[in-house]
Amino acid sequence: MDNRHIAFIGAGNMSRSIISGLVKSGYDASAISAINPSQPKLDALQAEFGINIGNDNIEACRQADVIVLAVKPQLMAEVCGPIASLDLSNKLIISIAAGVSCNSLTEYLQQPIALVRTMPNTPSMLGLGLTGLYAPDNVTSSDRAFAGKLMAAVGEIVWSQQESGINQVIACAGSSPAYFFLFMEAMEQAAAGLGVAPDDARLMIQQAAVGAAQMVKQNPQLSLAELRAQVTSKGGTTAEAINTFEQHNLRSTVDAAMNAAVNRAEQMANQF
Ligand SMILES: NC(=O)C1=CN([C@@H]2O[C@H](COP(=O)(O)OP(=O)(O)OC[C@H]3O[C@@H](n4cnc5c(N)ncnc54)[C@H](O)[C@@H]3O)[C@@H](O)[C@H]2O)C=CC1
Ligand SMILES: O=C(O)[C@@H]1CCC=N1
Repeated sequence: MDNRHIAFIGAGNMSRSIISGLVKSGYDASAISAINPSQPKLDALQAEFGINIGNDNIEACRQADVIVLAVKPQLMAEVCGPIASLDLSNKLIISIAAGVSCNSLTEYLQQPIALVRTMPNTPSMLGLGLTGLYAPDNVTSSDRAFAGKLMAAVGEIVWSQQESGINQVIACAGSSPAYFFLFMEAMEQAAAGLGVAPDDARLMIQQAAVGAAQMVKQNPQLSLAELRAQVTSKGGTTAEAINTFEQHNLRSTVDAAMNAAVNRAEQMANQF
């Protein structure tokens, strides 16, 4: 990948995840800048990854070839306002924000832009991310290729043909690490109720989760239902646990939760 200079506008959780993955994958740290109003996160990023840091969005954007917009959706209009004064015609803009449409971003930046909307997730920090990407028709194949390679440096990528695909990625991958954390939290609480020592509970739950995820990854020929069946002895303990989940409507709860994520993304797109 050509080491274009990338400015991350907003140095929060998600920028940290992507920067960490990028540097670990060999991207030149001197070609990465992170910009944030407050200093502590910047200092930590510089100490850990050797990247450039700063507080001046405009100057960073002026110098960058690629601008990654990584602030909260509700701040996007305010952050883009001053950046709109720059000539962005030779720059690639990548947004990672949920619920801010290409139309809104183009309006905020007040000029035709080469824009790729992406939806990464926090496991990017380990190189285990999943990023959905969408680019309107005006984006060149070289900019598409760069955005794809950039996000592929921190995990798997999936291109959407339509912008609405980004909201599906939010439900399935952007937000979903939190679903798994919630499930593990619930298991941790139940384990405490069973009298398991906290450290033992964490170790057991963590290993089961990592092991289960690896089994999914390494057995693409097996459906998830088949993998589940391999654990579930007839008349045994797992069957009782699984029946309890089914009786308590786990599937419809998951369905409602993923639809709620998409609905919220659609609401945000009307708001921001
Ligand atoms: N956290 C996640 O798992 C994911 C987040 N996203 C998206 O990433 C974006 C950022 O989310 P997080 O990193 O979680 O939020 P965060 O709150 O951790 O980071 C945002 C950063 O922007 C900084 N900031 C605020 N005002 C600024 C300004 N005027 N100029 C420059 N920086 C400014 C904040 O100080 C903060 O460090 C959001 O739009 C979110 O929708 C997308 C995928 C996953
Ligand atoms: O919760 C959010 O809105 C962001 C988008 C996906 C993950 N975090």
